[in-house]
Amino acid sequence: MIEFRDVSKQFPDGTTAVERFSLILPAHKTTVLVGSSGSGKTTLLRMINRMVDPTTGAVEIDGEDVSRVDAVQLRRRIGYVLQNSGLLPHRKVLDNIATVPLLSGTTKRQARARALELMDTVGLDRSLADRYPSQLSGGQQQRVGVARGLAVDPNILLMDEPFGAVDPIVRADLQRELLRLQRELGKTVVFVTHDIDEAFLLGDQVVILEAAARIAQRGTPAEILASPANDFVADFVGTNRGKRRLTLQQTPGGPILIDADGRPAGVLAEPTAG
Ligand SMILES: Nc1ncnc2c1ncn2[C@@H]1O[C@H](COP(=O)(O)OP(=O)(O)OP(=O)(O)O)[C@@H](O)[C@H]1O
Repeated sequence: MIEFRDVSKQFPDGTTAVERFSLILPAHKTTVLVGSSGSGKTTLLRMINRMVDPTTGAVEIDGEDVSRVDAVQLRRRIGYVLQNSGLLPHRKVLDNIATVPLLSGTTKRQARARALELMDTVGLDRSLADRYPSQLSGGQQQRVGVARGLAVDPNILLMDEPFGAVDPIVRADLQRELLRLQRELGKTVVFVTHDIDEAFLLGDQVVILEAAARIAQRGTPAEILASPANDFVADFVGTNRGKRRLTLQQTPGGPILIDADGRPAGVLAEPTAG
């Protein structure tokens, strides 16, 4: 479990990126932080692995204040996946995936064997192992990014707009893969996006943020869709604009809400604890 306790962040130039933010992110679930540009999503994410330290308040992982943990050690045990995959351009796919385990002392042989397994896990053909990132499609690069995030077998996976830079069809593919992966792996995932459809599709818990990371609403996709807390949320999820005439469709994974354009608008899940 990750907990934000009354966290604020003011940058040296005076920008207040986060103001008195408190939230519990349950273990083995996906929490999606969604909000418009500049609402503080990335800042929140980076406070979990200490790439940003709060000005006041604390972030705890399983009850331990992360400020008391060595930042490098912490980052090596938390997976981090970025929009542009953040791959090292002069290293082959396999070596990109194996980078962090190697830094953490795993033998080269073990790290490479594990990297190949991870390629299977994220749906990448092993024949791509010796390519360089520039020789892959955008979607393949993102899969390498996800494999790399999983390479240290982290309990926590931070994902910052990981599918933001790929076209809608590839994006839908990657989203489906992440849902499958998450069913298998059960990581504690923190996912940042500005796309409410993506948030509803992937999130067990969805947190809609206004400026300075003020929580407009927090709940399951079904809870938020059923009763938006205010006009801001209603606008954000599109219920105000008649954009979403929702219908329920049964799928093998459970019922899914489908909007007027046939896009998945949410899943019906058990309410989250806390
Ligand atoms: N290092 C920094 N110094 C000063 N201000 C910063 C710094 N990093 C972020 N900010 C500001 O803090 C606010 C929140 O930024 P953040 O990147 O967390 O937002 P975001 O919701 O992730 O936005 P986006 O969706 O555009 O990535 C913004 O106003 C941003 O300009």
